[in-house]
Amino acid sequence: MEHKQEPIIIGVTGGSGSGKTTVSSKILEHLSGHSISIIQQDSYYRDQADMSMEERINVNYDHPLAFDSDLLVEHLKMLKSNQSIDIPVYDYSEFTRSNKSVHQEPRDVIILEGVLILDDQRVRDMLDIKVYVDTDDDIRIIRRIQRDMEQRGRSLDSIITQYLTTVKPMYHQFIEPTKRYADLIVPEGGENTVAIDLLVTKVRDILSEDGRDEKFNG
Ligand SMILES: Nc1ncnc2c1ncn2[C@@H]1O[C@H](COP(=O)(O)OP(=O)(O)O)[C@@H](O)[C@H]1O
Ligand SMILES: Nc1ccn([C@@H]2O[C@H](COP(=O)(O)O)[C@@H](O)[C@H]2O)c(=O)n1
Repeated sequence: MEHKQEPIIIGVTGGSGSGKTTVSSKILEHLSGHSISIIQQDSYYRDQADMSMEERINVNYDHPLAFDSDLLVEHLKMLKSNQSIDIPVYDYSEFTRSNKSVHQEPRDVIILEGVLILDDQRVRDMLDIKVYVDTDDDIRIIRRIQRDMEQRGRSLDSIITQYLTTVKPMYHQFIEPTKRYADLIVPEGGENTVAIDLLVTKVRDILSEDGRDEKFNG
């Protein structure tokens, strides 16, 4: 009987606006044709449907407790044992989970992307390759202002207040210290073609050693 191998799980972390999504998308692009998907830690923000909007707005979204890490761990375990999962869909404008979910079939390669994925040892221990995208604070806040105003319907005042009260202090307390767990630190994010090529080559090598290099049609 065919024994299905565990997926390779790549963790991509770094501060908000560092380029995690861009790096993850570039890896996915280079490995298209293989069985690969991206999962975002943001999908695992806690359900806050029972809270008022004012309470939701005031939550510290950069603290490890903002995430339903138990659910993320359970889902990673399921993917590792080649079971499909239903990923919650997070609604930034409502500051809570929507009532939708996205079905995810098992894959040979999973990219897990998010600000705090290296903070939880249970998650860390399930990652085969750990990547930290390292981008200066000033660049990250500029990108965040642009993104949050254009895509998340936030005002400049609210972005600045949130940055000074939670995003920046939590980055220094919880996110930046996880850099020490990384196998690879990537300056310049998605523009760092050497780092992306190294990563893609490593993943291709593992897939090839396992005999999983055939093209994916699903
Ligand atoms: N190297 C880069 N140069 C210029 N803009 C970039 C670069 N990397 C990312 N961006 C832009 O910055 C914003 C945040 O990048 P993103 O990859 O979404 O970061 P993160 O997922 O870490 O929050 C996006 O609008 C993206 O297009
Ligand atoms: N309701 C929410 C939930 C999260 N955030 C912020 O998102 C950031 C993480 O996403 P990135 O793509 O920027 O890495 C995190 O810093 C939270 O502050 C939010 O603003 N509102």
